[in-house]
Amino acid sequence: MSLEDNFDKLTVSQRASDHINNQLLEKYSHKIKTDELSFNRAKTSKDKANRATVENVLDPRTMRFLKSMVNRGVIADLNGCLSTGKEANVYHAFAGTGKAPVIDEETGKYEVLETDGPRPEYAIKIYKTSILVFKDRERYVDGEFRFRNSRSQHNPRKMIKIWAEKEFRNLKRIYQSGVIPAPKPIEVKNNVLVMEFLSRGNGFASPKLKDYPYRDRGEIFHYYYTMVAYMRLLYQVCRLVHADLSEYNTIIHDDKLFMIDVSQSVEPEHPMSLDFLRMDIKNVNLYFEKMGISIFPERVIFQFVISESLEKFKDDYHNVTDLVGYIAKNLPIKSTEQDEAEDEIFRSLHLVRSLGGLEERDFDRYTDGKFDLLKSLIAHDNERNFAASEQFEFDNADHTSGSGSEEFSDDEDDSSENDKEGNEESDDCAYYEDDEPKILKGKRYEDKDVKKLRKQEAKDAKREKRKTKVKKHIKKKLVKKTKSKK
Ligand SMILES: Nc1ncnc2c1ncn2[C@@H]1O[C@H](COP(=O)(O)OP(=O)(O)OP(=O)(O)O)[C@@H](O)[C@H]1O
Ligand SMILES: [Mg+2]
Repeated sequence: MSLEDNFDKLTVSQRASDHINNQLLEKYSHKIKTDELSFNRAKTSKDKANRATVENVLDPRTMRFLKSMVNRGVIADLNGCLSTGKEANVYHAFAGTGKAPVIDEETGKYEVLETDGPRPEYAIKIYKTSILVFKDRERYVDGEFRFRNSRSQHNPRKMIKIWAEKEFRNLKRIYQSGVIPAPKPIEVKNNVLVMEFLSRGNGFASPKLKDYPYRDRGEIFHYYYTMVAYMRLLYQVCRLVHADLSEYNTIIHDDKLFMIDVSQSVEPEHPMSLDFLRMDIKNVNLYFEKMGISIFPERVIFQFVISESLEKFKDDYHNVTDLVGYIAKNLPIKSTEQDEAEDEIFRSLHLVRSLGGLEERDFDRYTDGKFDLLKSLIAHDNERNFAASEQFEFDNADHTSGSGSEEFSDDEDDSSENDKEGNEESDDCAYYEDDEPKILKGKRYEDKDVKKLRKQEAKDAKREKRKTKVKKHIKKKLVKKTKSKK
């Protein structure tokens, strides 16, 4: 029986129920409201807290992490469940006072010290620990070289811990960039992520884009253009592709579009980043098309996002208002059958970042003239890191073959040793220093472990690619052949 099945069969035997973890559950369960968030509901009875355990969210280990956050005064108490998702539940909580609560000796219950003034509200995202296999997350996990060869692949708890940390890091990077609104990350501890709660008052969450009551059509256009501009800012400034961008993972708060749920977000160096970007663009277009407005061709948005510079753009590349103005004026609306046909082709592209990313089979098809390297998608200055191969005949002559000279610089000088496997009980947690968000200027300011991780991933990605790399002399022969054909 595989480890996963064993893991699933684990039960807490009666004897174990005297275990400290379960005593904790008893002690703190009165503070854990797990049903729908409402402030006028009677206190949650114990069996509801136990049901949460059954949902594999507030298991004893998670309780221990919550307890340590309460004891450090990070959070006061969980007030109820905001959302139950496939992989995680999100709860509402009030911030603690930064000091340990007073614990009443007799009852063992704790009372959080009152603070003057309103207490910040937090959203606590707790990843379920019973997910044995990341179902549709495989492609993020495989491409995320942190999982590939570390033991965590067979240890769901470690995978979930890394996944929650990844969401924390991505959220911190977006928040620090200052160019895209995102909830402020507070702390992550194992499978528990604490962030700012986006509230529309009385503890109710601000609406997701899908539930947002638009005032008029103009506002729908505004949020569509804003979403396209944010995809570009996420790629160019935060160096991330969301990879699950949709009307479910964006929140309208204080008349701004906030990005959430960035656990699966990847860097442009990720082998599938361009496919994920294409998927995001498709999902966003689908939603706004349903909202009845005219949309841009997917390939146009794709080029707008990945091009480093924009023709005729004279304003601030970091300013969403300038970008929205540019989008409204310069991006052509999708209007003809031809546009749809070209988008269809674009969806079938086998996107590679450079010639080095092409595989043996691509070169076979190339020699048989089955496809060409599409230059029209490559923004002039983007040529060096993007080439799209297309499995379609081309008749118009303006498609020229990619420059054959692209070399994969795979001698990435990376001295970082492999990820140290944190031990399971490690108490480490990451939290957000309360300094002012600063604009990231490239890789100079990223934190060192992200840098280490990025280099490791890039190195592993290149090692992977090298396996299918075409020898230089074959490439030279092919390029010579195409030159002689012209
Ligand atoms: N910081 C926040 N402030 C307010 N509401 C939030 C916050 N974070 C998450 N939510 C609410 O919780 C829901 C689920 O959050 P999120 O998408 O991050 O988790 P998830 O596991 O991906 O859930 P799902 O599987 O449903 O997408 C969001 O759609 C949103 O309504
Ligand atoms: Mg989500």
